[in-house]
Amino acid sequence: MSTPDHPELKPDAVEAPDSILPDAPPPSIDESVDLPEPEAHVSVGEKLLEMRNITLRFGGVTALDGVDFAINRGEILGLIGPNGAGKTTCFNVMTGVYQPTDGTVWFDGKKLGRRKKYQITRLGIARTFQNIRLFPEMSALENVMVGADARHKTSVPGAVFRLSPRHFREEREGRERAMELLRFVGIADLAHAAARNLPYGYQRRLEIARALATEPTLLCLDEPAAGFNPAEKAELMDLIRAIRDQGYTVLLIEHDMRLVMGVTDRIVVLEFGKKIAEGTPAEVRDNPAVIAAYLGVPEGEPTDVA
Ligand SMILES: Nc1ncnc2c1ncn2[C@@H]1O[C@H](COP(=O)(O)OP(=O)(O)OP(=O)(O)O)[C@@H](O)[C@H]1O
Repeated sequence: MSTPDHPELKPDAVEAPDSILPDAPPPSIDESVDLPEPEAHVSVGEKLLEMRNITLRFGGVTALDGVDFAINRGEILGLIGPNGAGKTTCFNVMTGVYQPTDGTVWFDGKKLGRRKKYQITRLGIARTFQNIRLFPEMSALENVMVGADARHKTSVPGAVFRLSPRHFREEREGRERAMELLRFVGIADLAHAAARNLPYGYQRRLEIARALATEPTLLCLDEPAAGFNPAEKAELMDLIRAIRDQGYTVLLIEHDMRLVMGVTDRIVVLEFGKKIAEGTPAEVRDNPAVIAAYLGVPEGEPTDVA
């Protein structure tokens, strides 16, 4: 099966949120499922990931400009800001898609340096994408198994003895773990349907299950509520909390303020590539710089209201 080091097997963006299974029941999470305990050197409450003075330029565009913030182990951190503020670029720097022009990212006590995407996955950072990226022809279960493969390196003897009893046992265990994840996110009843045929909300949850299959310490969710109605957003909040309650640390990019304010412990706000605020949801909501960034400042008014 594929791994992130096989570029020919990159997942496709699943385009239209249409479905041939419109009558699937609304997903309902199963909190009785015990996920593997995330591993990390730092303790709960300590800095798990730290962006230190990160600058990233694309030609003349400064996408990130001296950004500093930390994500503490065990928290749900929101990353918000108007369109083009640099949120997705932060994810891309944390996951090895881009190298910063300046600054350093630390994760679990190590510099990320020039590690490749699959090495960062193995360190314990997983993400979902703004535009869903699944293997559309594979079943939901197989998509999750691909996630697990991305974490577990196949050794040379393992590859040679692919048909050994051990291989079959590992395959069966991987399948069982993948089913557990589908149960956890509430979509196990469609485990064998092709990803492209799943209802849109199921596809979003499948992406989360696949990211969890890499056994991350830090899970980064990029606009997971995009296209959701209020009921689906409420269910998503329950899922995010359940993920945190299993010991995972969550970084959430989301435009829906009600969701962000309702589910996060702290929020970092970016505007034009700079951090303009950081604090609890209540602190951020009342911060004049944040209000100005979102509502626009009337002409002639001072903009340095932070
Ligand atoms: N590969 C790239 N090449 C050139 N410019 C880029 C690239 N990626 C991002 N940018 C620019 O960097 C800035 C930050 O973009 P980014 O996608 O991180 O913003 P965002 O806060 O995630 O926005 P949105 O909420 O609209 O998704 C934008 O000006 C964007 O046009």
